[in-house]
Amino acid sequence: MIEFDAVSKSYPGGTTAVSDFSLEVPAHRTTVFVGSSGCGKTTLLRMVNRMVEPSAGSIRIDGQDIGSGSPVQLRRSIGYVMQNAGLLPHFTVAENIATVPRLKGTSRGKARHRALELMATVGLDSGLADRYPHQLSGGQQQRVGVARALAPEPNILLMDEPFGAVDPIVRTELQQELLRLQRELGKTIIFVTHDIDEAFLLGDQVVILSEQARKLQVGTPSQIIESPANDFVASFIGAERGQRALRLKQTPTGTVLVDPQGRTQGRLIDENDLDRA
Ligand SMILES: Nc1ncnc2c1ncn2[C@@H]1O[C@H](COP(=O)(O)OP(=O)(O)OP(=O)(O)O)[C@@H](O)[C@H]1O
Repeated sequence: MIEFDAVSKSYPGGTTAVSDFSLEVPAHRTTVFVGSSGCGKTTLLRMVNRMVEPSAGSIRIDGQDIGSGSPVQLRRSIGYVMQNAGLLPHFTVAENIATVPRLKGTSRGKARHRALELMATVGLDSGLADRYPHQLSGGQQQRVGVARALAPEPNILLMDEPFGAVDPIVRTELQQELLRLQRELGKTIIFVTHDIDEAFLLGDQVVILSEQARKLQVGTPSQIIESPANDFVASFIGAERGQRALRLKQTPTGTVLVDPQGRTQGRLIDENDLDRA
């Protein structure tokens, strides 16, 4: 579990990015921070691996204050995936993935072997191992970014808008891959996005933030959709404009649910029927 305890961050120059933020992030689940640009999401994320130091408050991982150890050690034990993948341009795919294991002293052969395994894990053909990042598509680069983050076998994965720069089809593919990976690996993930649909798709726990990382609502997607905390949240999640409203439509074979665009989304069945099925 990761605990934020009354954490604040003011940058030199006077911007308060985060003000008095507390939260419990459960282990082996995906927590999504969602909010508009500048609300402090990235700052929150980077404080977990000490790329940013808090001005006040503390962060604990499994009960241990992260401020007491070495930041380099901490950073190498936490996976970090950023937008645009952040790959080293003069390193091949396999070398990029093996960066942290190599820094930790793993032999070249072993690190390459592990890199190839990880490529399979994230759905990359091993034939791409010796390519350079510019020879890959945006989606492939993001997969390499995820494989690199997984290489040191971290318990924690921090993901900062990792699918923000790819087209919608690839984005959907990557989201589904992440859901699959998470079912297999059960990491403690903090995922940052400004896209509420992405948050609801990926998050076990969703944290809706406003400026200075003020928490507007924390809950499961179902809890938030069923009872938005206030009008702002209702508007942010699109409830107000009826975007999430489904209506019933009778068909010759039973009742179906139809979205505002007229697309059938599912069939309405009795819970008793479900039990019998
Ligand atoms: N290194 C920095 N120095 C000064 N101000 C900063 C720095 N990094 C971020 N800020 C400011 O802190 C606030 C929060 O920024 P942050 O990047 O955490 O927000 P965000 O929610 O991740 O935004 P985005 O979605 O646009 O990436 C913003 O006002 C930003 O300008």
